[in-house]
Amino acid sequence: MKQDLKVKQENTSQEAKEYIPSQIEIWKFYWQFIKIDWYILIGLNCQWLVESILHTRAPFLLLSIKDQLLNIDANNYDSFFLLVIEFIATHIILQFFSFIQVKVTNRTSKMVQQNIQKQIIDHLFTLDIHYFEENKATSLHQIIQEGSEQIGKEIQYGRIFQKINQFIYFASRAYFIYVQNVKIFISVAVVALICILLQQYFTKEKKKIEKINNKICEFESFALDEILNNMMLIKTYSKEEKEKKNLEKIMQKNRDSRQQTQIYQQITSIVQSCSHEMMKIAVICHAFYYYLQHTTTQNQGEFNKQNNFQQQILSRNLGEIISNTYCILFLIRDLIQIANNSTDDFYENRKKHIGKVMNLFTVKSSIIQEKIQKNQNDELLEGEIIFDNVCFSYPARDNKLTQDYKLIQGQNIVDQTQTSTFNTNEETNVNSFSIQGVLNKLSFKVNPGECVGFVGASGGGKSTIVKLMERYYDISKGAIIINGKNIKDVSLQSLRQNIGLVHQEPQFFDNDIEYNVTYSLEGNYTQEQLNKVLQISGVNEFILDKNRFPLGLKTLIGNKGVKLSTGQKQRIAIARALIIEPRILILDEATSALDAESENSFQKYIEQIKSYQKMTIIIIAHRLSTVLNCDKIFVLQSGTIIEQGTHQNLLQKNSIYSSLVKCQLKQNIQHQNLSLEHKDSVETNDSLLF
Ligand SMILES: Nc1ncnc2c1ncn2[C@@H]1O[C@H](COP(=O)(O)OP(=O)(O)OP(=O)(O)O)[C@@H](O)[C@H]1O
Repeated sequence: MKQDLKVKQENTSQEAKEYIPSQIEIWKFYWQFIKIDWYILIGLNCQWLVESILHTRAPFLLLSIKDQLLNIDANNYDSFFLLVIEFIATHIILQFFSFIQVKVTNRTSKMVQQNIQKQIIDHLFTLDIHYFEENKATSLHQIIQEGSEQIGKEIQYGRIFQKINQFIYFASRAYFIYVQNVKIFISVAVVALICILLQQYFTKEKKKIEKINNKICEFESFALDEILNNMMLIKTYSKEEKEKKNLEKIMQKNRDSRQQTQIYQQITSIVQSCSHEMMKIAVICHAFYYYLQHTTTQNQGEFNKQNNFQQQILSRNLGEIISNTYCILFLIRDLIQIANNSTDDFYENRKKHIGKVMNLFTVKSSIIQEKIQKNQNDELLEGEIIFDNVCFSYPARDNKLTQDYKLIQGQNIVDQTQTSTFNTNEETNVNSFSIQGVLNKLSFKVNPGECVGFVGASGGGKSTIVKLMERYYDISKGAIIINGKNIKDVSLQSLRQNIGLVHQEPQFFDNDIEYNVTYSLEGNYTQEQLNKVLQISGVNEFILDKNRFPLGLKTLIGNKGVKLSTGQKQRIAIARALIIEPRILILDEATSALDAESENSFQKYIEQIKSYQKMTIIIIAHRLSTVLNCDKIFVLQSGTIIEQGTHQNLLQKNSIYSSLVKCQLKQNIQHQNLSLEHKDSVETNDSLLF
């Protein structure tokens, strides 16, 4: 295991470093992105500043009081009382400040955290859909939770000012000891320096192990995420044991690495506590030395004024010197950190979390909307669609975690970086590469009110067309024109509000059917409107079944609509798309389960949808029977249209489409156990396609 860890350690050192922003970068980021309540911040820092000045003065004040007390007479009563009053006032103010600090920081800490969380979430909503496709929900969740908490704390405790105040405090204590006795100061400082260097060494070692530990923790949450999301798949293939073993392997590594970290942690804490004690011993040794010297000189009859003075000081202030010695330790630690330009462990961890949030804020939507005027937002589209020489490639991300995870599982991995051309995308801070031309000079036209179908082999780019129409991505060349306008000149809201999109695997909220159908209208709909779409989409057919849906529309559908069949889900998704009265309706494999349920009724169904209102309908389907009656059918291959026309026209051409039809027919025949004689009747008997 040790060897394993060593290998991993080497791997880690080769990896790109985790982003740890500098303090200046953090402050720049706050200034640009985070709305901070500067009044609270300035108020708190002023308070800290006053507090540290008072703390600095306090030991000297006490010393003056002691001195006065030893030499008190009628002449200095007034100044003695003034000093006492100042001393009491200082401590009352300090107590009051600490009370206020606890109250204010606790209250505002939560407020700041919530405010930052809101800003992170607001930013997430501005990002493109593919960002969410590429990032795991759990890691985003972690950024929101931990990131906001750490930024909240960082802002709340005003790190820089707090550090300055701390520095003043430690320096004042060190100066206090220096004034009392230079030799004690030097010996304590030497002990502190040795201890700090030892501590630094062990902390460095601990950090190395912690780095590996963090990586393994990441794998652990990655693995858990994968397992929880694919539980059905794992159970289907009875791979519970395999996954358990994988997880156990990662957990074991995690445990080992944690143990190592703990050992280093223990050593550093031992060194730390020893250093306190050693410094105290140094002070006591000095005191003893002066005491001995004083007695010797007295015995010799030579009164040494200097030593007597030091002995007096020591006897009066020994307690305070001892209690303040550890300040020298912190002072030296801070000085070393400043010299090394490093931070303490705890703060580095905080910076990592802040760095993740900063990275998130550098990710910007690639959908540029600058040109759009406000008055164009309400413009309605008519439903004419033109794709003019459209070229497009997907930007893909670096899957470093997946590759490392495969390594830890002991699988062979192909280095994707070698098969693709990498370039550093400064804007998103990730390495990205482009998959070669998904759509290549794609051109087609759909007239308003037409119903068109897209067919073709898997991976031909059918769904990509839909994503581009919705502007989930922007095209690299050419233009997409809807109703005479380039979609880049139409607001996203207006564009998406006029397109009803039904995916093959629609998403649902864990709520009731009515909420999911009327989601986009936020309660602004009439019962009549709702009933109409429920009837057209066929939702009525199943919700009226009181045995299975006793609460009708108010029936809860469960997590991701788990309580519904695929066909039922598709019907609800169609109702949801229709209720916004779109100018364009896109059914992306959205009726596959529906077809199967009600075989020949599909065309009737489309007519029903058309009767709802005039709209352009785009049907993407593998099942050719679905597009049979379309006004136009486009056959797509490798991102270009290779054939277009009506079903009959295309069959007559006797090319790709007709071979697709024949192929599907053959499958259907095999599936239905029909005799091969039926094969020749393709052109006359279209019903076989169903
Ligand atoms: N998010 C993505 N990132 C990278 N590549 C993608 C992404 N989505 C699709 N692709 C690639 O783009 C190509 C076209 O995919 P698309 O989903 O448009 O095909 P399709 O014709 O709809 O396929 P199917 O009929 O199987 O649904 C495929 O080669 C696919 O690998």
